[in-house]
Amino acid sequence: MFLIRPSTSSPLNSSAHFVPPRPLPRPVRGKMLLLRSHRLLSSTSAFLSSYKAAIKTSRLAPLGLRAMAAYSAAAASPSRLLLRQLFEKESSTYTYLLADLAHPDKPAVLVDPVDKTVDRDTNLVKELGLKLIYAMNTHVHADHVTGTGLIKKKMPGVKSVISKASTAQADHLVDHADKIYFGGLFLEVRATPGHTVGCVTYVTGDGPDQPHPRIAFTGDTLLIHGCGRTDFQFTENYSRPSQIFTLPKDTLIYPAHDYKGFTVSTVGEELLYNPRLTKDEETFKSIMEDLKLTYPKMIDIAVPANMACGLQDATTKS
Ligand SMILES: N[C@@H](CCC(=O)N[C@@H](CSS)C(=O)NCC(=O)O)C(=O)O
Repeated sequence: MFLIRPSTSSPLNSSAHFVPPRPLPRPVRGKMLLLRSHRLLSSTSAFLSSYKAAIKTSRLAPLGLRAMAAYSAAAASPSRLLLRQLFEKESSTYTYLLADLAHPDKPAVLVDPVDKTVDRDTNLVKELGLKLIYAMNTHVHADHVTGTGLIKKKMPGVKSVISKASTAQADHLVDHADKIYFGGLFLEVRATPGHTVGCVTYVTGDGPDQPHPRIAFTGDTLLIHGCGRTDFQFTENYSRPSQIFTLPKDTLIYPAHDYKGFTVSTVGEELLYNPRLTKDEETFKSIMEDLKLTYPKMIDIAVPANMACGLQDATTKS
């Protein structure tokens, strides 16, 4: 089990660290199991319940207005987790910015940043007064160059993160069940191979201080009502991804791409309506073989760059 505690000289010291994980349930062999438009903020259920109760008891608010007020209040509530879903339109990639607003440093992480939108993302980090500590990837992307290299140059102290199984380079190589802390919040690493062997899903923690419902950043493993292509590094046991499908049904699903206009789903929704991942392995394979997708335009540039995952200079020197 991989663990990192930043050294005392590390700028990350007070805000982030990896801790020894408790093992997550491994999926049964043969069943490899495995977030909202702008400004979704997770609220505590206590806040929501009390707010909804207040709205319900207001005799002045007509029904529609009551619903809208509850929605806006949730979105504007001073919750602990800050979450932004950001879109890069050329590759239809979602990047996620998360931060712990309850921590004095407001430590933040970026999941799946894209090189082309690094200025937008780092400006947002500064505008919101956050301290970016990790630039993380769910896998080695084939359709765009990760933003981790540029981010590390613009914001020294930021560390890149990717799974060990990806065989890519990064400052931190993580394993299944590792926990990645930013302030008092953390992301759990769940191995979800399928689209690539090193694909992982980052899931918000389980516990009273962690966001509820839980949130899964599924990369390309689970796209909303779809999944990542399997013609790069096909791995067995991709369908019915237990590391995602055994999460509570209200767990929010935020993927790395969307090509159809979706922004967020839930585990429950995907269990019912995902047209690929709900199938048995044989049916899944034949669906995937019939897709006949064209190769990503950027693949020859993106994969070598992403294998260095923000350590391009180190790679060139060695
Ligand atoms: N046309 C795009 C690539 C589109 C594509 O292949 N997307 C991948 C994820 S990025 S490698 C995928 O898995 N798609 C699944 C699907 O069902 O579309 C380009 O040229 O970059």
